[in-house]
Amino acid sequence: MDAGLGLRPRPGAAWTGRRKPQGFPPATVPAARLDQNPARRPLVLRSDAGSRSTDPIRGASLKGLCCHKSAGMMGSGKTTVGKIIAEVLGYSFFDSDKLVEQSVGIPSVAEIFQVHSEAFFRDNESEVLRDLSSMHRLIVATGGGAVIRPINWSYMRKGLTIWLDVPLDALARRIAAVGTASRPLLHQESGDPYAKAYAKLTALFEQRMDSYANADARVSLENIALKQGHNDVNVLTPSAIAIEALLKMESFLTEKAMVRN
Ligand SMILES: Nc1ncnc2c1ncn2[C@@H]1O[C@H](COP(=O)(O)OP(=O)(O)OP(=O)(O)O)[C@@H](O)[C@H]1O
Ligand SMILES: O=C(O)C1=C[C@@H](O)[C@@H](O)[C@H](O)C1
Ligand SMILES: [Mg+2]
Repeated sequence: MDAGLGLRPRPGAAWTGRRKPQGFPPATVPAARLDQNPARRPLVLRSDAGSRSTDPIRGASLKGLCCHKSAGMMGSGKTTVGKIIAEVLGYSFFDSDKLVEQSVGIPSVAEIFQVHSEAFFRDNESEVLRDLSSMHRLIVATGGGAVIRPINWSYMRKGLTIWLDVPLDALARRIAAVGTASRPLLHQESGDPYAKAYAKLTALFEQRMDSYANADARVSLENIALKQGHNDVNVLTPSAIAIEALLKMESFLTEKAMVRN
């Protein structure tokens, strides 16, 4: 990691990759798009015990963070939460699914799967991740299946990786609320959107859980709910999840620094 990087306002990430798809890098997240939850306000974070923790914007402990990749199942909130983290840190945000769409010139992942194949999509996803891996000060929401290719880990490891761990029931509810059409791996069978999303997500998670567990830090929605004194992961706001992710990033970097010293 680049130890010289601080958390000053975003100067914009520089493109150093081989290819430059149209519109890349995309516009960064519009300012002030955080949700209205009060959790957005406390940039001076406090632990459960109420003791003061490091301010993620000005705090020294996150210095050295160059980029962060959020991994997790489809619908886990990588894009939603990733944008918030980028805004808080003043980093650029990239969504690898969007970059593949731009680079292939096809407007949706579902269409890429249909016109070409999953393998074609995965090859392009790896290229995008490789290109992003040479950039600094950015947050990347990876595609949900990026973890399955070992080569992608060599790119993702250039930064800090976070696994957004969301119970399958909550994932299936979120996806059912918007339909499965945009998620080709969940759209193959007929039936009610919740049932087919839940069944397929269960099978995918079985195959992938060991890969997700390779992440540097795990953000468990069940644990956040417990910290808040309940067990309903469905009421957790993206901001609350982003704050937990920032705390996990901070802990990871602090532990790493302690090991080094
Ligand atoms: N904390 C949350 N509570 C409720 N709904 C959420 C939360 N976070 C995200 N969502 C919703 O869940 C859906 C999936 O979120 P998002 O697109 O961010 O997931 P993703 O991990 O990027 O998925 P994919 O891998 O398919 O790209 C969206 O409709 C989003 O609005
Ligand atoms: O989990 C997956 O395999 C996928 C997740 C999405 O982000 C897209 O990358 C695509 O729909 C495949
Ligand atoms: Mg996404």
